[in-house]
Amino acid sequence: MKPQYYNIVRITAFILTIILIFAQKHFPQKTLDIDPTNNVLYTLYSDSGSGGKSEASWIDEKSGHWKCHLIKSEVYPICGLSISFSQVPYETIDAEKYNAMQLELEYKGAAKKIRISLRNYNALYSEKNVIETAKFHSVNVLTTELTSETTISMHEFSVADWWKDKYDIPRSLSTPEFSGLVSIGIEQAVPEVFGEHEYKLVSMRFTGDWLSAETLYISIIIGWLFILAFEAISWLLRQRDRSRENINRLSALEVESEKYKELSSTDSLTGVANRSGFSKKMELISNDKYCQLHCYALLVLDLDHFKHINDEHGHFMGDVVLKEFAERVATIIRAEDVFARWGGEEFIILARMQSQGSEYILAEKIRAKVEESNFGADKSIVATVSIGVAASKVGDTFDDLFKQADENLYTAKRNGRNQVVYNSRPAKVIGCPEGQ
Ligand SMILES: Nc1nc2c(ncn2[C@@H]2O[C@H](COP(=O)(O)OP(=O)(O)OP(=O)(O)O)[C@@H](O)[C@H]2O)c(=O)[nH]1
Repeated sequence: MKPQYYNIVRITAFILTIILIFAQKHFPQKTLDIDPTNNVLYTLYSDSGSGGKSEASWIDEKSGHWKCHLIKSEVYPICGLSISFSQVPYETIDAEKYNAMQLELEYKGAAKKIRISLRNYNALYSEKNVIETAKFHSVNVLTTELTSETTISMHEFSVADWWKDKYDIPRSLSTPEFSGLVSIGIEQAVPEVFGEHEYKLVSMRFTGDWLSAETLYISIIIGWLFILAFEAISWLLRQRDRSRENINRLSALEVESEKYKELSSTDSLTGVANRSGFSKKMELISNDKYCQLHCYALLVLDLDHFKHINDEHGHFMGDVVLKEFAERVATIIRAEDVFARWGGEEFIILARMQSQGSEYILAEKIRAKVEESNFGADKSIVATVSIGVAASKVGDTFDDLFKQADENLYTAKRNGRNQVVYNSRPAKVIGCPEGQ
């Protein structure tokens, strides 16, 4: 992704974060209605089954309207409504994902408090289908609070001590639990008020957030981490690509610069070294600790009457002769010899001396090769070369050597051209390894 889009992504994510945080309270809630149309069974109960005198009866079962007549007797007085989700075997509902119960209960009577109870089945402490063994949670609601819909948080329900004592429940299983609700009870809370009590369960529903605040904040944090990680990885990849590009550019520049170096050292017409190329090779020779200048002889070569060739055959054909001449010479010299165009129709060769007089033999070979056959595509141009040779001795500089070879060249020209003039100085090869 292009870096300019990061700000758009960040601003969008920031606005989204703010909207989510403020809108969270207004998100639609998930609900579970507890009413007879929703597979729910209403059952009235009283102590009459255990020998008591209290009575529970429907005023209108369909509308959840009933009355309890609580009468004092030998047994503990009870009377109320039990809501279950099936006949035996009991089915359970998972109310863990809800965080409140909304209750609309109408009450007429003298009681001050109504108890809402939730029974939770768990095989760890409950017997299957024995509803009394299911964990008993309850909350008391003042009858004065029942004027309209009452919201009871699930946190308000606590596990009854009598139930824990009765079944010797360990602490680890004593906390509220709603994942297996098996029944809901509505009855009068203690202290009991004897007499007539009338109830109407208008509505009961569990409500919960589709997305809890906790889940929302964790999602927002994960989202931001994802965005930042994505940006960091993209940045790293971009840096890597940039450094690769720079390396490629650098090596292309190096290749280019090598090419220009080569071009600046080469004579464009003949392809052999020019003066600058010759100087570079001379440097290498000067730095060679085994074989420096005293191992070499210098040949200065000059094509004879080149002006006539130009005049007679044209400048273009003169160029052809120069090229062919350079090619012929290149076939004769050794790889370690340095061959360069010194200017115009003048060339020089710095040749490794193989033995005393080997430089003369080389010069003579070149002279003969030039004389041997004519130049040009139709071999119509006759050319010869004069060569002045100077063999170096220890202590000679290049200028000494050049001066001597140039003088010999001048002698060769003066003596009629097409010849090699070799100085009379004895050339002694000192310190040059044999055959190098
Ligand atoms: N075609 C061509 N001619 C060149 C080039 N460089 C120099 N020349 C010509 O080479 C000729 C050299 O002439 P001179 O210096 O008088 O020497 P020469 O005619 O060879 O006579 P000698 O050297 O005395 O034998 C000149 O006419 C230059 O114009 C080149 O690159 N191409």
